[in-house]
Amino acid sequence: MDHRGAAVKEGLSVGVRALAMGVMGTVLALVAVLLLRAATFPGPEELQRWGRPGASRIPAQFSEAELTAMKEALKEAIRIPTVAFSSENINTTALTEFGEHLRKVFPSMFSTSFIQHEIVEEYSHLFTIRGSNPKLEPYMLLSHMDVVPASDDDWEVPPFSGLERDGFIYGRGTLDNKNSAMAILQAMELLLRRNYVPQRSFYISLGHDEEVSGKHGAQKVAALLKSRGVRLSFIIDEGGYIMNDFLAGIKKPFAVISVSEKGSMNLKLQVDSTPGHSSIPLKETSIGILAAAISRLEQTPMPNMFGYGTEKSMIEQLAGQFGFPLNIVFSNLWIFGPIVSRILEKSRVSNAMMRTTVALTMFNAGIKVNVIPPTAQATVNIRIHPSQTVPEVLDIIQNIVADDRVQYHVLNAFNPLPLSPYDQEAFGYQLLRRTIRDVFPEVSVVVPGVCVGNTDVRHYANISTGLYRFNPVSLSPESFKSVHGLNERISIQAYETQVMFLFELIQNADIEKVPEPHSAVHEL
Ligand SMILES: CCCCCCCC/C=C\CCCCCCCC(=O)N[C@@H](CCCCN)C(=O)O
Ligand SMILES: [Zn+2]
Ligand SMILES: [Zn+2]
Repeated sequence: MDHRGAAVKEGLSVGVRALAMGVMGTVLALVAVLLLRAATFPGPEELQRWGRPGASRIPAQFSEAELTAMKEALKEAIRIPTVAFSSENINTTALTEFGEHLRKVFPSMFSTSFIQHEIVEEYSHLFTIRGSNPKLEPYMLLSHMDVVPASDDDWEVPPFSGLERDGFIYGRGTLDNKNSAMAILQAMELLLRRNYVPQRSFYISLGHDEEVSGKHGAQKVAALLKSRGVRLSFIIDEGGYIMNDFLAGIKKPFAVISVSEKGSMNLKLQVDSTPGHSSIPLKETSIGILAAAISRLEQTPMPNMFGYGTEKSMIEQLAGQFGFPLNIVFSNLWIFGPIVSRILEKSRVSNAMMRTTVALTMFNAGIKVNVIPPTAQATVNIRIHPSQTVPEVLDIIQNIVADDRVQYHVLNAFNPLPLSPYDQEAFGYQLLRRTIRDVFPEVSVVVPGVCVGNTDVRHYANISTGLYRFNPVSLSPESFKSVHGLNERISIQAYETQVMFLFELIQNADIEKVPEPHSAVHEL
């Protein structure tokens, strides 16, 4: 996926300024009425008790030796080139080496009596951590070990060097997603060394082919658990972050927990027409007909679905972070929704959150310069908004192309993932939210979002309804671009914080249900 965080900020900056001027008059007229509502924007959040009933909490304090060891373990993981080029071509030697590395740096994970380790489909790892209270429904921490390719060209340091420079560890996988694979195991390893025994059972699963499908890793692990009758309370995977400096008008970082992800369709379009000698061309060729068809697709945006997915909740919950008058505008979408959605269209990321997108990614035709080819083919990669389905989108596409000479072949497709709950009782969501508040006090608000890319957690939809995508990592637009891009890196401090987050989250999960809120005054 192409992450363009900077474009978000840039596009929204222009839009936000235009909006501020354009609606000022309307806003002032409404202000007297609306100020009353504005006064109810997020005030001090009520404190809630999370933790381990009947057991003392283990403080997230790590020695210098532990901090050094965790850093070196990540560097070594980055040096192992677990590249997935395609479903058929994954560096399996490196995956085996990665498994050996895990055994070396996390020995307690492989030797503790209440932890079972299994290898699934030769390279994926599944840890079952048996908690002391079987009444608590288990959960899962999920990540993947495979990475997308990276060539040495244009990187400041070789992508598989794991080099440390200016407080950062560089390399492919430092953000996507070896940081998570290592941090999850690291946090649990540190807890085990402090004699921690969980109350709630949980699973840790590391897939080996997320970047090419997850069909052999995550899908097989999910099938194995289903065959054992396992149901999971929630699962946490990659695909949401702490967004730093992403939206013009919001200075403080905010956290996005993706509660859904878009569907996907790879669609081949084909045109067959009469071949022949290029010296006596026909009026139209297969190439020309197909090029016109896919150009129409590119030029015709799919419908704007603002208000039918999570993006509306996201904006409403972010509203209080904007200054006046934008806070009024963004929290009154019942009147300003159409204008706001037009603004959001201006940036690539927020546009992708609001509508199905169509990207033209492959085009094949012709074999020789003086031969008119009989066939032209193009493949488009479509990401489907959570409120639409594969057949609906296919229908819209055929209407846009509107040419009977074009044939359609769906290469593969799946519908968007259902929305996972994010209400006050949603245990997984509230657990994340609470732990974010504890570990990232600078975060102003936690909001639900939709993941525009696909993640391994989608394969678990038949054993859990609580699928959450959140990496406890603070991303700037610049670092967002480095995922699948150049100079991917993580600061050592960010990695330590990620380990600390998981260390806290695992302990916070040892509670039966979302605690009753206590008033802030009472807690103080
Ligand atoms: C108003 C601005 C707020 C921005 C909020 C952004 C929230 C985060 C949303 C999306 C993050 C995208 C990163 C997700 C990781 C994607 C992983 C990936 O690349 N997956 C591949 C899987 C390919 C499988 C083979 N078909 C993909 O989607 O292509
Ligand atoms: Zn990933
Ligand atoms: Zn990726």
